[in-house]
Amino acid sequence: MLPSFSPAATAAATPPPKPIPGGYGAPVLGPLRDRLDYFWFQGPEEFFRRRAAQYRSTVFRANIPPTFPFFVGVNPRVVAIVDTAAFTALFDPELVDKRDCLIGPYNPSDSFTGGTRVGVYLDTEEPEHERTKAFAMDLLRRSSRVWAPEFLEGVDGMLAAIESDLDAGKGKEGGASFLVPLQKCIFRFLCRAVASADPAAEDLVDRYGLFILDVWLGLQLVPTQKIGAIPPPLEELLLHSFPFPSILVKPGYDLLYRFLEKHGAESVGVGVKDHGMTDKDAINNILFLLGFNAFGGFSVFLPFLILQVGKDAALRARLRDEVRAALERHAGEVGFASVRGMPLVRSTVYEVLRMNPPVPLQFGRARRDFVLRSHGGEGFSVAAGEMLCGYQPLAMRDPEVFDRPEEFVADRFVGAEGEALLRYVYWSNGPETGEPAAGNKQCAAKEVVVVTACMLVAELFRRYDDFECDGTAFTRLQKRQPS
Ligand code: HEM
Repeated sequence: MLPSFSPAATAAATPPPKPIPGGYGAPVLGPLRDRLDYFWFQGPEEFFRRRAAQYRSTVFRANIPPTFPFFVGVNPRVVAIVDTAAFTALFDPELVDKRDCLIGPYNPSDSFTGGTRVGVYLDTEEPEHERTKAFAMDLLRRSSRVWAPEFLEGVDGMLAAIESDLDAGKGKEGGASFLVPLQKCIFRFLCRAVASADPAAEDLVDRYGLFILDVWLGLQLVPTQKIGAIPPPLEELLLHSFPFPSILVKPGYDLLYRFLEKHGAESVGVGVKDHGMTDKDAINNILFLLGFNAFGGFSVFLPFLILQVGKDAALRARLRDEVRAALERHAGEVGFASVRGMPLVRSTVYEVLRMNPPVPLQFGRARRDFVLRSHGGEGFSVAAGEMLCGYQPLAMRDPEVFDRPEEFVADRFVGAEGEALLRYVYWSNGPETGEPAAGNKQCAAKEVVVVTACMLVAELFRRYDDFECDGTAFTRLQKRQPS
């Protein structure tokens, strides 16, 4: 089903705009109630679902945490968006200002990034945005020659570690956890491919680098995330009530900074010589790209992919057949070229990104008054300065666009009709049919993220006839038998 919809903002189209339903409640109490609903009583998905149902609208007002008491100057009021049509406003640089709102109204201090306001926090109207985006895209272009071999070498190490854990009976019925081996793989391959710096050159970085990044990410993100590892009252008190200081992770950040300065000199030089950056800004931008965008993104996304494939035996059989047939045409080699001939693998990857968008929330501040258009031309008046907050997990299950929206349909994006749906897949902060550019805020690595995920699936089926997962552990890896 492919309805046509107007862009999120149209000049003088169709019905007159309506006021946005919902509200912010009384000062202090309203934000506090929404915060408790979001983290404790409902959880993020239910929080958006209930309000959309209550107001019978996919655009509504709500408060987004963190708030009260120690997030001084953080305005929690947002216009929430949970449909694919209105969501497109967030991708339009003429409508929204993306300055300092990567994770919402709360903006972690730039002391987490060595004092540099890195590219992802910059708006397209800031000249530095063009510079840092071009730098990121340049690094990606340069890495394309080594990306696939480095990734596959990392996967090889990861699977060897998991196989040996399984053989040793570690975890017994629980199987062998893939979380740490996967993060090791991601960390090493990204350092080598993106920053041309090999962690093996520094023992401390090689051993602890990924854990430093986990802590660094955690301290920035925890105030905005539901964790669920400790009782909710404690979580509210200890994790969601105040920003964490960067000093807690400064020694680790400095270690990674010095590592890049010394071993990633080639990539730093690209920033300095070709893009006119200072050494410091180039290094802080590489660290953010590598640690937040890439390491953070893959650490969330690839487990979802493994889990989804690992729990569906019928899908695995179809994927294995497709992978093996495509590899036969490419001398058995997994790489950028061979995964191009695997439409079901690619569609499965897109479907995982649709069902579990790794970055669930997108934010942008209205540059001017405009009419936000939803499906059927329904319009809402947005005032300059208001914060838009798109919740992807619901927008990506928009029944106006996707048949059986709540179901995982692995071949949803196969064939001409399936591919036409890609313009509604927004995981990269833009439609899957869009192109990242200096003038927009779409993920610089949009294409290579999908290809990397396809390579992971292909490599699993190149090596194994079958495998199974339980939670975040492999419980069975059945080695390929000669056919
Ligand atoms: C699964 C992995 C990834 C996911 C889910 C992801 C997702 C995203 C999203 C949602 C944004 C937009 C954030 C916003 O402004 O609201 C973004 C921006 C960006 N991503 Fe990715 N990303 C991933 C991997 C990568 C990798 C591997 C790189 C590069 C090595 C990268 C580089 C960037 C850059 C440079 C931006 C900023 C774009 C700009 O400021 O215009 N990302 N990414």
